[in-house]
Amino acid sequence: MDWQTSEDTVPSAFITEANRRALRGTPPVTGAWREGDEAGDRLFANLGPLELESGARLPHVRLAYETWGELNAEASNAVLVCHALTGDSHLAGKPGPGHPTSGWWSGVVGPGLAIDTERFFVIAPNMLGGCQGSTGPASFSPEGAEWGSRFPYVTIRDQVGAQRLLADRLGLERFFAVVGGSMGGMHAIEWAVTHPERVERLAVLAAPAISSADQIALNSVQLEAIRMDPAFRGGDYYDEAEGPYRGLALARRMALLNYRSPDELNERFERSWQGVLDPLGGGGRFAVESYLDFHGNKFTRRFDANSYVRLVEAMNSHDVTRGRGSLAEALAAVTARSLVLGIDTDRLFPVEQQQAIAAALPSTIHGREAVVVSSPFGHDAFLIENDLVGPQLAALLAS
Ligand SMILES: CC(=O)SCCNC(=O)CCNC(=O)[C@H](O)C(C)(C)COP(=O)(O)OP(=O)(O)OC[C@H]1O[C@@H](n2cnc3c(N)ncnc32)[C@H](O)[C@@H]1OP(=O)(O)O
Ligand SMILES: N[C@@H](CCO)C(=O)O
Repeated sequence: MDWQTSEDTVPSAFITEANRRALRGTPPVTGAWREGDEAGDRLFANLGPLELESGARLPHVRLAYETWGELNAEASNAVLVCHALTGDSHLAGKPGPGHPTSGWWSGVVGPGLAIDTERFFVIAPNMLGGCQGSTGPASFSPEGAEWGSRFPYVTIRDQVGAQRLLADRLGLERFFAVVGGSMGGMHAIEWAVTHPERVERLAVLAAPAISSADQIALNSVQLEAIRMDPAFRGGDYYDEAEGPYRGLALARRMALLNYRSPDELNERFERSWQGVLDPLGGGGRFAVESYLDFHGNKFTRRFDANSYVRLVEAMNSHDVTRGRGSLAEALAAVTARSLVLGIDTDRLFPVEQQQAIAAALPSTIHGREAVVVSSPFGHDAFLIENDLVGPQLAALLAS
């Protein structure tokens, strides 16, 4: 069974056995992974049970995480970085043989960079519900088979709850900063509201305080694309020869449209045609279609459909005001010095949402304003525009 492999390319050989086992998130009931076991540069912490907001209970939670730099004697230099929807714990490379040389934020995290690993102890966990080593739907339940459809609904607050268990386990009482972009920004702001005494500085990049109806609508069509794939089988496909690759790839294509800006797509691809005949004759496809196909298929080789569903549902759950009054009342709890950053072309989480956060926070380093970065790249600019995002983070960390 090879549920990670897309229908049309790349064989499964690139998925190492260690990675496959890590993706399954084997808890101690099977004894396959022990505390501190490593796969590549990842570490794993078995954190015991977690009560969820819904009232359900996960009998065992394991988080994969990675670290850079050294924790100082006072444990006062820890920076928590929370990844976005389809990210993972691998922020950056490490020096020396046998280590990967880069990660998804290696222009921002590293020696001498904005989040300077010569000064800070940086920690990045893979979120609860994910598929890059942390407990998620592809993990084994106590019955010894993948959770699949039985994996419970988790919220942003539940995911922060799991990260808190990890921080407790590692003796990280207080973070010098908690930083997150996109879905990671949802985690970061929840950290600062739920545990204000543990967050000295907060950076929320391209994220909202509340997932809006528009965002939930965009998410709902992606979820439906997965659920209507016959290979999804309600989420119980792990023992089948084929996984729901088509549905997952379609969801990713839809998502990518929210991540990039119309101007970028128009200028980059124009009406370019890839094929022997022109667009009126068929026999090929538009370059932009090829781009979406490429990213859709590539995604199925690294992500589990059930995780995608549960993580998107978690984003839908995001409402920092739930049970806390107005936005101003909810954010009044925050004591951290804060940076709120938006991107002018972000059509997923538009800058109005970051301005609303900044206006309601007691203390940002720019008064009650969000920093607005100008970029053609849309939402994904927080992953691409290191020269614009890095200095803002450096200023927060220097404050
Ligand atoms: C933490 C997180 O948020 S998740 C981790 C990072 N995110 C991801 O990996 C998600 C998927 N990728 C992305 O979102 C983007 O690639 C980013 C944000 C990481 C980087 O953006 P960019 O540098 O602008 O990359 P871009 O979107 O142009 O993709 C480049 C790829 O598209 C391919 N491509 C470009 N045009 C076409 C086309 N017409 N047809 C087919 N493929 C194409 C390129 O060959 C390249 O392939 P490669 O990935 O094998 O090198
Ligand atoms: N490219 C990012 C966008 C979501 O923030 C991801 O895939 O996670």
